[in-house]
Amino acid sequence: SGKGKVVQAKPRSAEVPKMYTKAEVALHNKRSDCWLILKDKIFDVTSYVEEHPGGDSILNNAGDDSTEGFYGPQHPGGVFQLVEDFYIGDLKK
Ligand code: HEM
Repeated sequence: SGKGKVVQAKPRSAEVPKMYTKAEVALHNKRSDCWLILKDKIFDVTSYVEEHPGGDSILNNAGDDSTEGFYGPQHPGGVFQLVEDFYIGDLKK
């Protein structure tokens, strides 16, 4: 009959983004621990700082919103794919 049947919810923990406040992101503002906010998503680019073809400019807004610079003309199209590797969560607003 289907009566009383338990509908198993799909586990969705992997799909739910971890949320970080701006204050939390701001703690990661240096070369050895660098998070960036790009369009309200959070990226831990620490391991990429030394690889960055644009040098230390990646640290200009470390621990803060780097959206404007990131979408500037200096970046080839491929970076928008590349940066996904560093995605760790979303900005809590
Ligand atoms: C995960 C990937 C990357 C991230 C998160 C990133 C981030 C940034 C940020 C935040 C800036 C500073 C923009 C500003 O404040 O005005 C910057 C500048 C720059 N980036 Fe990237 N970048 C990435 C990959 C790349 C790649 C692949 C290239 C080149 C092939 C590149 C070339 C540059 C150049 C030339 C600049 C300007 C340097 C300067 O003005 O001194 N970036 N990038």
